[in-house]
Amino acid sequence: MNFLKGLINKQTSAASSTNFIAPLLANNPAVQILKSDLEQTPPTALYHPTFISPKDSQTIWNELKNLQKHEPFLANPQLKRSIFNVHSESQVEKCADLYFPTLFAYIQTLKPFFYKRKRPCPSVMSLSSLENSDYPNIVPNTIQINHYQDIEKSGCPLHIDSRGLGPTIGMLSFGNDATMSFMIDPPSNFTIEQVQECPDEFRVLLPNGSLVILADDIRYKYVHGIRNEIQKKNHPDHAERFSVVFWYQD
Ligand SMILES: O=C(O)CCC(=O)C(=O)O
Ligand SMILES: [Fe+2]
Repeated sequence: MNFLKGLINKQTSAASSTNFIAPLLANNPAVQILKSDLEQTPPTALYHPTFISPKDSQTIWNELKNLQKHEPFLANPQLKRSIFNVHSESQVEKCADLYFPTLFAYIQTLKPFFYKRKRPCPSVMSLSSLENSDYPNIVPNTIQINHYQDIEKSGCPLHIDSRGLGPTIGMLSFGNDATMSFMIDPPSNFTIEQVQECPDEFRVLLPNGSLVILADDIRYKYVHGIRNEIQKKNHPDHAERFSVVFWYQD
């Protein structure tokens, strides 16, 4: 199976790790840099399949389940997905204190990858240069929590996150594995069948505790989504998943 096509497996040697990734990620051999097909641009995505330990992932799962008990998730019955949004710095802090301190502690460690839209630097930067530059270091102030009741039946249509959400997207996954599809933004007159047969699609497995960060080209020129027809249950009895998506909005 042509799984993980399009990924460069950047096993982090001591020499490359400090240049490429945040110190938190530096010594973990599982770190991979997602490579776009745009050969002329530096990698603008980071993929870490084991970013959060199974123990902390379980703690965060419990935090999210508790959040779901107390706050309204907006249901989308067609997609069998429900969504909870947190829209400002003060709400993020409030929710983090009340419901998800462990989750937020992880999100805070990723601030080197978030920055304001008006930055005095080139429009395309690799995540490594972002991480090492003086411009970033902003804690995400917008969080969306997606709950998929059954990953084989629930989906997230292929899309590009709205530009207003800022240049970096962080995504954490909990529970059942999901497979995220990426493809160059297809022309608007493409039918869904044509889109689904797109030869340039590449897929990334998002297991429990995994992290993906998208910026610049892969964030703006590729669509991404969770196509329910290619998802697999991990366990016979349930196939539930949460994804936590976060941005910094000016
Ligand atoms: O569930 C996911 O992993 C992706 C969700 C997503 O792309 C979004 O909410 O914008
Ligand atoms: Fe998205």
